Amino acid sequence: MTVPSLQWFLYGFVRKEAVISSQIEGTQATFEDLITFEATRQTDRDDDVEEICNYVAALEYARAEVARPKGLPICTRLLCQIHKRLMHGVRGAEKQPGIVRTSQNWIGGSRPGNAMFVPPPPENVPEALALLDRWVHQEDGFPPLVRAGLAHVQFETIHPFLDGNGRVGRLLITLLVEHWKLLSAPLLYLSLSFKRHREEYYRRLSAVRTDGDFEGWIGFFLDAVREAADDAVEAATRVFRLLNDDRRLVTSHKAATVTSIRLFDHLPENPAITVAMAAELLGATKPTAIKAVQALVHAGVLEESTGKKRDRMYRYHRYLSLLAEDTEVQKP
Ligand SMILES: Nc1ncnc2c1ncn2[C@@H]1O[C@H](COP(=O)(O)OP(=O)(O)OP(=O)(O)O)[C@@H](O)[C@H]1O
Repeated sequence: MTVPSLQWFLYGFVRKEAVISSQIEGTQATFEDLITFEATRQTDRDDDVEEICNYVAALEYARAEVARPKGLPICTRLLCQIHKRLMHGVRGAEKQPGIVRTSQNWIGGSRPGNAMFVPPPPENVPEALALLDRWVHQEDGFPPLVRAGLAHVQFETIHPFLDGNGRVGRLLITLLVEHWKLLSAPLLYLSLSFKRHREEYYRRLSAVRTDGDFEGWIGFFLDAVREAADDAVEAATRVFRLLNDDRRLVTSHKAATVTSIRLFDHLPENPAITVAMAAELLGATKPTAIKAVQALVHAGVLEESTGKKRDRMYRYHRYLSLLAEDTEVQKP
């Protein structure tokens, strides 16, 4: 039996979270778009895919920073660095990447007068963030999960950036859950639950401010955590079963070679590959890589997806369909 690697799950879960968190506010790119772009650096949805790649990069940066002995702790400066990476490039350029806002923003509506929520004026934001920083690093007797929920609602209420506050605030939950040692890796993807219950998500955030309904928000947040935890266990079980079954298929196939089995073991983190990528992953020549890819095609694991003679791309389609569940874009 194959020993499951944490990296396999991290690969899929982090990307799934990135796709769904970005979709909450309307990014149209899908899991497939992201994987295709990562393999080929080509996409016809430039801005949307870039946003999702930025999310993955921002999370990786922040985790590394928090883990580094001299790195930034979870604080406003780190959140600004996360924001800078999230807004990198195309769409975010005019949204003051990495900078706490100096003008008024609002949510919903076309102006503050008809908005659903008008966050605090810019002159109050630095102090509100400093208080949040201090609160994160002091004990208050609440369980860490409740504290993660409180941090999120407080961050969303401050709404310190011109855009991207939803994504930064959801990344903050992921970082706190790891920082407070509830999980050893970001394996809890709350965005799916927030996406499924988006209206209630927004309503509960609002009710904290309008009615002081912290209990209602925390109840909703903890239900989302339970839903996400159940989803994660089920998804991990299915991913593991599939990889295990397919590895057996590959090793017992008549076309199997040691190299093709080694290539299979790279697929969980490289589910869409070209021959050039396979050669690099294997540290082998192109003919050897072609043979390994062909063996996986014959075993029914990889499928050529371009129909082209050159620059062909091969996908581990069963695995990709599993990871892509719930990441479809809902048509308006
Ligand atoms: N009524 C509300 N009160 C406080 N926060 C809210 C409210 N409604 C929504 N939010 C939060 O604001 C986020 C949207 O803010 P913003 O557009 O700055 O972030 P974003 O990251 O660009 O959106 P995002 O969620 O757009 O991808 C929502 O995702 C949610 O977290």
